[in-house]
Amino acid sequence: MAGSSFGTLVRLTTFGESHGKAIGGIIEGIPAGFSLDYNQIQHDLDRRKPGQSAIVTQRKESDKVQFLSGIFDGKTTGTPIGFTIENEDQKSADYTELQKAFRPSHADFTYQQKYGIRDYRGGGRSSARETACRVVAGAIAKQILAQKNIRIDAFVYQVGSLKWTGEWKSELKTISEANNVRVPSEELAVEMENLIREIRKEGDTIGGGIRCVITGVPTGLGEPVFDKLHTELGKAMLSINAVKGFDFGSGFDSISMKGSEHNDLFTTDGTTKTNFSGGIQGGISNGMPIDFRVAFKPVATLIQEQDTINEDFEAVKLMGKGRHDPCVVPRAVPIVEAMAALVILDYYLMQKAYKK
Ligand SMILES: Cc1cc2nc3c(=O)[nH]c(=O)nc-3n(C[C@H](O)[C@H](O)[C@H](O)COP(=O)(O)O)c2cc1C
Repeated sequence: MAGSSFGTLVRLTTFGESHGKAIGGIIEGIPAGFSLDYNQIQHDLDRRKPGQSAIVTQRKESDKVQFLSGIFDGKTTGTPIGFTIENEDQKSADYTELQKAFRPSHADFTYQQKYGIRDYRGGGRSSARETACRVVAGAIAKQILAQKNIRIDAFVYQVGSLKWTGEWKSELKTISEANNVRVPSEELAVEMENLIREIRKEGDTIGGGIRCVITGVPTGLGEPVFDKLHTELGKAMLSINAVKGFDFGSGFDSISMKGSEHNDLFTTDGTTKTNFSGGIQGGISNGMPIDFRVAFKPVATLIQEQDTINEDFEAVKLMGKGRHDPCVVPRAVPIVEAMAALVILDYYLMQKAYKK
């Protein structure tokens, strides 16, 4: 099992390594006849790409996608959509020390144990460069969902201990997308950016949180037992590099609540007065906004000397090199949206189990 595919009806397979010739993917199951807006796809790639601001990795990639199949006269044909994105700015020499030594908390050790060989340049297949392919597929899914009035908004709500606790409204997206951090508060954007800059100066990294709100989802999406809607969303989110946690609705906060506080009481139009369920009950969408959070760890590559081991399990020192993200959440926002879009489109196409 190569483990490179995701989804049921809408299926994404990706290939490529950080410092190989190109990355790319094949998207299957996209219905025929949808007109695609290429600028929108590039816009999402630009939101993810390295070098976009002073607080992300300074690798310079234009991330231009080239479609090879599945689109004719600007419309999807229902056949597999193949695409590639070239790798343009490789600095393989930055990674020579990683041929033998393992970065603590990266994937170097586990890949070596599993395969006995690894492309150590920039993390190879374990690099988050692969997520550009998810953004391409997700941007297509998002466009199809937008035509069904389903909207997906992700934003940063936490960096280190700095936290945004406001009430989300889609109009806040103009604020979150106008600052380098992608947080819906101009004041917090400055504080968070300063914190990330300080952390970078120390050669260190810091964790962060992303919240995602999906509106316009009809009732009835999701399978009742194993393939619950939140199960698949959780899998999608936990498959993103550096993700350490997923919760939806009240999530882990529900532990300290009473049922009388937590129950979402119905109104007579079938909506609920509160949304502690996060838009999903019994694994099936209830028509309220789907609302979840994703926790990202402080990434592993530090520009500091660390104790580690080499392939012979000898203790060695390793000094991190290369261009790295001091905090991944600003770049991960479009990745979260992309993975959410793929799941929702997949379940949308499976739809309700009865026709009204
Ligand atoms: C957008 C994004 C950018 C990332 N950039 C880096 C980076 O510059 N350096 C690094 O060590 N890890 C980075 N990571 C995380 C690694 O890809 C990830 O930690 C590694 O593959 C090991 O997987 P795990 O952390 O999920 O266990 C990034 C992750 C994301 C989502």
